[in-house]
Parts: sequence; structure tokens; C-alpha cells
Amino acid sequence: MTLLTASDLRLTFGPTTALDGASLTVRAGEVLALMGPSGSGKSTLLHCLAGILAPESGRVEFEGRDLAAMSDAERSALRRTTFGFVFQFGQLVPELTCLENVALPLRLNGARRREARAAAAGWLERLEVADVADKRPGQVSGGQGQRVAVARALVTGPRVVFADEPTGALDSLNGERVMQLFTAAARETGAAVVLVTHEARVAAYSDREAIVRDGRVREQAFVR
Ligand SMILES: Nc1ncnc2c1ncn2[C@@H]1O[C@H](COP(=O)(O)OP(=O)(O)OP(=O)(O)O)[C@@H](O)[C@H]1O
Repeated sequence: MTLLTASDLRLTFGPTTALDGASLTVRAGEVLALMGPSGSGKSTLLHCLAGILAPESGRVEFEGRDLAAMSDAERSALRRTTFGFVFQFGQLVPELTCLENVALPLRLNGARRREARAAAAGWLERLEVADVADKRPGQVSGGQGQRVAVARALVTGPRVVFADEPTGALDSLNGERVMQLFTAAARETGAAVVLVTHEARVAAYSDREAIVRDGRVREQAFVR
């Protein structure tokens, strides 16, 4: 089943053409890796799929609904409840503990403090970082921080998690473990993952690879 469809996206930044007719579909529950050279448009495509950037032409549909036709409130509700995000540097809130960081999306969606904290604790456990629950992000390792960021992205039960170089700041051993835990947890919950990476060993955790070149999706192949 197709969840997200991008058709013929074009987007320029001043003289730079970032997307030049990019088209892509994301299926429910799949792990999709966006690969390709630096500057080819991978992150821009990811941001358009997630409704963070609006293409100048072309359209993005989530379950058949055009993101551009939604109100700002509808789009931000979609990002808060249906999408999850993991970036290269976890972007955790530095003033909150790791547990509070994971509980935060649930609190923003209206969950009670107690339930949000209980669910967050469960997710930290699942990502094997229960021991850092009461630490602040500045006091944990890069690998631990990324696991907390993955827990935070999955805690709301999103349909799609967007990840931009989620292991880019980690050494290979830590990166592999984060990818193992991330993709296993996403598969269990049925969330699709759209992942930007330039590392083949990170892409190896995907079901499908799409190669972005010069602002277009040039090739697609099933990995497994
Ligand atoms: N906000 C911006 N302002 C100006 N130019 C931008 C902006 N965002 C992206 N670009 C340019 O658009 C092109 C595509 O960028 P994008 O970040 O999507 O590529 P990428 O494939 O993700 O690259 P990398 O692998 O290096 O992260 C690049 O030439 C980039 O410099």
C-alpha cells in the first residue's frame, strides 16, 4: 500500500536547482534509503516528503491528500501525530532529561504526564538506554543520544519516520547498533522509514534503495 507519493518535484534555492523533477513513492511499513552524491537533493526531497519544505511545482500526497492543500495547522498536526523525525545530531532538548525528551511528543499530543513518562520509559528500555533516563542529553554519548532520539521519534506510533543521516555522527559500531534497533523497532510498530544516508552499510538495513542524482530519483532497487 502506498503511503506517500512525490510527483515531479521541483525546487530551487537561488541559482541552485535542488530538485529537478523528483518522483518517489513510500509504501506502508517499508524501510527506504535515499542514497546519492553530496548535494544531489536527498535532504531536500526528504523535507518535501515530510511537509517541511514546499516544492515550487509538483505535489506530495500522504494517503492521497495533497500536503499543499492542507492548512498549516493540518500539516503541523500531521507532523506531530503521524510523522516522526530523527536527524544526525538527535536535536534533543538540552534542558530536559532523556526520559522527558521522549515523553515530550506525547505531552504535546495531550497525554497525561504519568502515562507519557511510562510510555517513554518503555521506549528507552526497548532502545537499550533505560540507564540514561534521568540524564540530560549533554551527559550521554552520541550513540545513546541517537537511541533516545529514535525512541522519541517512535513513541507516538507514527506511520512514517524521516531520518536524515541518523548515524552520521557515530562510529561504525555504534551506527550499526542504532540502525539495528531503529529498523527492528520500526518494523515491529509497522512504521515506514525514509532514511537519507551516503553509507552503504546503513542502507543495507533498508528494504529498498532510491538513488538521487541531480535532483531526480534515477534508480530504485529492492535490497531484500
Ligand atoms: N536552504 C538552502 N539554501 C541554499 N541552497 C540549498 C539549501 N538547501 C539545499 N541547498 C542546495 O541544494 C542542493 C541539494 O541539497 P541537499 O541538501 O538536498 O543535498 P543532499 O543530497 O542531501 O546533500 P548531502 O549528502 O551533502 O547532505 C545543494 O546544492 C545544496 O547546496
